[in-house]
Amino acid sequence: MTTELRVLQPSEWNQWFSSLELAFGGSQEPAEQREQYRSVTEYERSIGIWDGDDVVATTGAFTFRLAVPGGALVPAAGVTMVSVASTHRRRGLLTSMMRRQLDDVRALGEPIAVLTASEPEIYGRFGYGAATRQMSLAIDTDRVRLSVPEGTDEVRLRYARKDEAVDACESVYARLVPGRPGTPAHGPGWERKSLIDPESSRAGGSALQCLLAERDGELVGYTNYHIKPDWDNAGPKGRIVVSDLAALDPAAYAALWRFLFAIDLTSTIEARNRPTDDAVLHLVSDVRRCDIRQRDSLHLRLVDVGAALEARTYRGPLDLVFEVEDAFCPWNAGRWRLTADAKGGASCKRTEDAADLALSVRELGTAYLGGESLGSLALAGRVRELRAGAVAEASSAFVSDVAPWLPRGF
Ligand SMILES: CC(=O)SCCNC(=O)CCNC(=O)[C@H](O)C(C)(C)COP(=O)(O)OP(=O)(O)OC[C@H]1O[C@@H](n2cnc3c(N)ncnc32)[C@H](O)[C@@H]1OP(=O)(O)O
Repeated sequence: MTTELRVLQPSEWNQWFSSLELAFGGSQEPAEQREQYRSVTEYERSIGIWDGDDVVATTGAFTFRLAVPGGALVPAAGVTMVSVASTHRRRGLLTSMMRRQLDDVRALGEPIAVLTASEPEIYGRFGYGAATRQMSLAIDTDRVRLSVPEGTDEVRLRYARKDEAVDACESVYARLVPGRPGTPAHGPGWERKSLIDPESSRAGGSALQCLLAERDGELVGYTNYHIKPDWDNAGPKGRIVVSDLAALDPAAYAALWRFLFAIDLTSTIEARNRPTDDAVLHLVSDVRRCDIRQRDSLHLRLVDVGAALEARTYRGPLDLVFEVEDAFCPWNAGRWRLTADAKGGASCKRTEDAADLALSVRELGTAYLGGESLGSLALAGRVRELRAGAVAEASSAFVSDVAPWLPRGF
């Protein structure tokens, strides 16, 4: 088999994207979604593999800045659109694209790369670790009550047209980015994505409904949701499917949930992607009737261990030497001394000193955003303690106060 790996040309986008769709089963993305993907494609960062005239593999990267513990926005490659044609699988094509892509990311000086995986097993071998989780809820609103904080009544709610909602949602999102590790700050073209609402994706639900929360005329939150009506002999049992909900303060947040709880003819609120520390868990009267589930979400790779570990803050002082194993990106392998001062500012430099902990770059990626504990990875045998007490020191220093979360897929 002779294949050619090269960068995508704009004139080839349709063929390239159709090949991706085929690798995912052959269903076509709705036109509006396809157009949005085309508009955000960064051609110089998009790769294809050709076998003759056929595109047989694809991938690309978006230029993001990712929020990390402490609030810094770190340059990050948002890896996307990974596919290999069924005719060409398990011959190393993905591996060759990952090789090229990580070399490119390094050359661009981006310390981290992130992705959401179609299957969690694929990317560990390339050094990605599952760094954030998402929580899904299905709240039985016939049985569960909501308590709201003071000030909730002062929040005004109103429906918005989609074009007005686009800017409003984006402005709230942008203000929340630094406070939530795992959230990408992205450039123009992304604001429309979460409001794209093709009929084919509604599964019998309404068009997307957009609601804004305001206080004294200032925007303080929003939610976007579909309603799926349903009836049985006993009466209505519609579902509200929340696609997005965010607010700038607790009262606005509670006001949005209270609105959803009170929508007539419905008995369930379903939210598929919420942070694991979502405040709504403390507003409801009965968490057992919320059908809480969790799964992996953002997978993260440290492309430059030193720069990535220096970019975030830590809880309290720290002085530890890590022995890092990284077979796929050997420039990271070896010993690193990570020191942090009482305010959390950090330095991470090469050292020849004896190591306190040994782990692979994948485990560092898993723990990097502070949502997964190094202590728990050590209990699984995936972090080795070489000096007594080192796991506990590292584990508590890496934890983030806020659960890392990817609010919107890419
Ligand atoms: C960020 C994103 O876009 S996620 C989307 C990923 N894409 C998809 O899921 C679409 C459908 N699947 C595919 O297109 C392909 O099967 C891919 C991209 C997942 C894998 O491509 P391939 O070219 O077959 O991978 P490649 O041959 O380089 O495999 C490398 C290794 O990964 C393993 N591997 C590949 N795919 C999988 C998988 N789905 N599950 C588990 N292991 C896998 C291979 O067995 C191989 O292991 P080895 O090194 O021990 O032999």
